[in-house]
Amino acid sequence: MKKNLYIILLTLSLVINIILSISYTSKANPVLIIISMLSLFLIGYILYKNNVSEMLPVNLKNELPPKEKESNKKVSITFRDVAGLDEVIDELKIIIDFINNTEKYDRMGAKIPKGILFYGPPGTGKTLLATALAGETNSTFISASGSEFVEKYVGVGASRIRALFARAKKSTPSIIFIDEIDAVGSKRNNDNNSEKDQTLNQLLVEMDGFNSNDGIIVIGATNRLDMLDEALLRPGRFDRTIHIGNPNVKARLEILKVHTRNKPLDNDISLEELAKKTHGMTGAHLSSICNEAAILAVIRHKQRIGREEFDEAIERVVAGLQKKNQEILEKERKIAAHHEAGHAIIGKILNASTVEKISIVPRGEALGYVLNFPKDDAFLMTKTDLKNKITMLLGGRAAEEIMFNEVSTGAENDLKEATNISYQMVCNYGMSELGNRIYDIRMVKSTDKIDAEVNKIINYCYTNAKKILIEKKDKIILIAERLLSNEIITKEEIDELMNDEKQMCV
Ligand SMILES: Nc1ncnc2c1ncn2[C@@H]1O[C@H](COP(=O)(O)OP(=O)(O)OP(=O)(O)O)[C@@H](O)[C@H]1O
Ligand SMILES: [Zn+2]
Repeated sequence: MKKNLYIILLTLSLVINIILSISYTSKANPVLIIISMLSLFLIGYILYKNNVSEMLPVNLKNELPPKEKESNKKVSITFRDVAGLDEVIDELKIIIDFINNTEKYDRMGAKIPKGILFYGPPGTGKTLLATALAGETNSTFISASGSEFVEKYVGVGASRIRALFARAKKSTPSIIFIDEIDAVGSKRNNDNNSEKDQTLNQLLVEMDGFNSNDGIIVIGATNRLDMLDEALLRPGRFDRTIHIGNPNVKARLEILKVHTRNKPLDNDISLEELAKKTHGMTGAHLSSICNEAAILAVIRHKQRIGREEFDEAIERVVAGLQKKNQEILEKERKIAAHHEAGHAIIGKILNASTVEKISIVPRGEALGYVLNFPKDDAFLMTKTDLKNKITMLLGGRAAEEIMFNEVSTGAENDLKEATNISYQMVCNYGMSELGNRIYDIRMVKSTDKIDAEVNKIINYCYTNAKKILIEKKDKIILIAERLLSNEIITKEEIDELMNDEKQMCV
């Protein structure tokens, strides 16, 4: 509250105090004394209500920083504001039911998950989703950033965590959101003494300390799941992890719809076309494109936002994003599409694994990926299984060579994995001409023979991959074209595109 008012109130109370003391000594009218005392109480009450501590310097307040304080309130954002994350939202619906009907679960002795971890690239809507979850459940939203605990509040990280949970307990149901949780939650050192480790230990203590049905849910967000201390991921802590990835073309369309909801658009604007043009961008990029376009329209005194504004806004965001020009981007997409098609076709034809999804939506360093699972939960793999697996891994590179007469760096991880499996076949499983025995690389004088066997396996598989893919060149083109337009191909579509294929044996 306004500082001036405080000064007036304090001065007033001083004046009343003086009047009171004079009244006592001069034996004045008791009514005057009572009125004066009541006014004092009133002033005290107003000061209390308006939180005097706001006038104190930050370090004197035994409270959380203003940023967290502001977010300690009910939110109006709901799932309507989150687009293109339907599968994730479906997963969260059960949590909403947990929060809204705690007794129902209590009665069955069912425990509500205490912690959920969102992981994925920046700007994909993790914070937005956590906020919407609070909005949907009418929970108090308390947010903090992991880096604040270790950078801004040196020495008091652990007590900040304690305060955070204390506040959440006071205003249940509540959602505590810790962004950049890796800043406090990365793997601990052995000495357990650093500031970060103490903060992390306190977080673990707090998470163990509340009952799962107390109406508190902790949501952590990170771009680096691999960096987190395993202790955080144990049951009873963040035992649900949900991946939030970059949006595909359909999701981008939905996000664009959300962010143009309240904006007047020219009739010739096609959001479908915009979605296609914004390959590789996140929800945060799309939201800023829509906003930039609106600002440009205002500057140009337009009644509606037009194509030029959107094109310019996209260019600005793309320019800020990467120095790559559109041509290079297009070329990379093309290579990725054919590469992934190669993996998928071989996987399907050799029945090496169940191909669930093919995608050229960038994920981390990878420009594309084929999501596949082993055929069945077999513990044992035959020599043929392993060879088929290597052939599938090499299928990406083989497709590039067939289609472009050139290979790219995109196959690095494939080659690494194929080489690993081949080494294991030779050294661990006795599956080469070196006999039914094990080789310990550290013990052998020379690895020449082993290397020669490994090369033999890889060359055999690569030749085989090329043979299959040359025969199926039309399928590579078909799948790659579909990928270039839709970015994702589902299991059903793969089956449909490959329908005339019989499984082959090698
Ligand atoms: N799926 C989405 N639907 C609608 N808007 C989105 C979506 N994803 C991101 N946005 C927009 O981008 C903004 C930033 O997203 P948000 O802060 O949630 O990303 P984040 O994943 O938490 O990023 P970071 O890892 O950088 O914290 C949101 O406020 C919203 O405007
Ligand atoms: Zn690959």
